[in-house]
Amino acid sequence: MTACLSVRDLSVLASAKPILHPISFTVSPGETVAVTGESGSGKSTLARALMGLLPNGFKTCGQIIFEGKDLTTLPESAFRDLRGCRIAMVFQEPMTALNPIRRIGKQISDTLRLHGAVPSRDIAPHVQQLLDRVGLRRAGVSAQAYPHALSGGQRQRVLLAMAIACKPALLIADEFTTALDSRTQAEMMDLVKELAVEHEMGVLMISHDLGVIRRQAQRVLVLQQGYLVESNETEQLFDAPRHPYTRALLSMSLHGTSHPPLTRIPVPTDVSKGVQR
Ligand SMILES: Nc1ncnc2c1ncn2[C@@H]1O[C@H](COP(=O)(O)OP(=O)(O)OP(=O)(O)O)[C@@H](O)[C@H]1O
Repeated sequence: MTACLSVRDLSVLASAKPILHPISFTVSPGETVAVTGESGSGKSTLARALMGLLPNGFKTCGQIIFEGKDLTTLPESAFRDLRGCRIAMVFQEPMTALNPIRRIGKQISDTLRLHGAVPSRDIAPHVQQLLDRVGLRRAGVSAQAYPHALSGGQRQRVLLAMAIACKPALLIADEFTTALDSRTQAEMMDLVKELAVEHEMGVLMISHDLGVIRRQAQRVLVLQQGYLVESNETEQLFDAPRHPYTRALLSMSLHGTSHPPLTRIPVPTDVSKGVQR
């Protein structure tokens, strides 16, 4: 199957400091690939590079091939057309992404209008379909509701409705369910999984939570201080982790502590190209 995203030897520098060392991986349509690693390992930097949202002073090398284009060379105006439309992103904190004084139906229709996703006359029914698809209508939430009247899980569903409004080929979910209770988290994950298959959408899921990753992802990328130290099918990675850092992360997740401590695991100096799929 043709990959919807192909990252080739991507590295990121902040001024002269390497933040991400060359990393290569692909995401296929309908596939969920997880990115994990400790705080500061470069997960969000990777997500921001893919979205073209790196801070000023950051530089990328390598290629990000998406729908036949190399995003590292795309002008900002063309990136703006892709972002929120062909590549969507959902975050942990919905209130930073939602406008608190605008009804949720309006915010979803703004997204549809901005990207010209459906003809104007179809926008209102489309909003209803989206609210239905993410389970909000069933929960009695109408398009007229304001974000503050919703629970955390319901706000995440609004974000998801906005993210899938234009049927993106790639969804980047950065710690999307971290703040939710475990039942709501499981419901959201099931929904994202269903939508990925339904829309043949690749999902790049950034998470610290190995339980969530095991349940959700088909493949896992492990980052250690900006290096991709392991990339494997999820079951293989959990059953037979190859890298000491992956083993330490799994041990920490199981026992709440790491043996040996993560900081004592040497950072690879020989991984120059990242781990290929
Ligand atoms: N604006 C910046 N300028 C310089 N360095 C930065 C900047 N933003 C992040 N970094 C550095 O980049 C590295 C990776 O950070 P990043 O936020 O990508 O990690 P992360 O794995 O997403 O962490 P977390 O799980 O805490 O969000 C860290 O060493 C961080 O200090």
